[in-house]
Amino acid sequence: MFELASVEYEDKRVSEEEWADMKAKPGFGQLPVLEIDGKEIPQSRAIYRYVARKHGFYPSDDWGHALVEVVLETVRDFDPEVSRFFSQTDSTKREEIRKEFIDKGSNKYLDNIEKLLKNTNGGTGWFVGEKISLADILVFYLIYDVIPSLLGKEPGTFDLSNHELLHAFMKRFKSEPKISSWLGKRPKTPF
Ligand SMILES: N[C@@H](CCC(=O)N[C@@H](CS)C(=O)NCC(=O)O)C(=O)O
Repeated sequence: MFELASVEYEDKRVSEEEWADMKAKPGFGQLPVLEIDGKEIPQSRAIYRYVARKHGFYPSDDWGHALVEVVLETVRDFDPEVSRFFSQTDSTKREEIRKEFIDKGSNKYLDNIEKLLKNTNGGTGWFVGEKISLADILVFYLIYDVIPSLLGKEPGTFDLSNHELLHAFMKRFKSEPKISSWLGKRPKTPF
């Protein structure tokens, strides 16, 4: 959102050592944290909603706002899958979950997301209204980064051939100049 809105920011990733230090100090003991004017807030969802409100990634009307929330909550339906996978330490069981996810899990969730996309302009534009909102950003992040990481693949490699509208959406979003430039320059870290 900072990139899209041309807001100056520092994207601070931490090394293992810095992380240990941060956790030893008083504070939240979790990342991400957003620092603005010397004040800090934790919790990714609180952070992205705050930034979205501040920089115009929610529609100004209540109905549009609600529609964005619908998309965010539909994206969130993936969370149990993601937690189930990442909390599994046994590699054989992890592999089973991965396989199950590829075979059945992902389609149910992606079907629902695609239905929401179709509701606006037949799915040929953005999820809500006529401009990019937090809904588009979160769906892109889910499909571009989260799902491939679950499957042990590189970002942007998830096969969407069964979801034509979503496939076209991903291309459209990725070819936004500020997004493609960000993808080219962002630091390569696991999180
Ligand atoms: N609900 C929090 C979860 C944050 C979270 O669990 N972050 C991980 C890193 S991705 C963390 O800091 N874990 C604490 C730890 O490793 O001790 C959020 O969405 O921000």
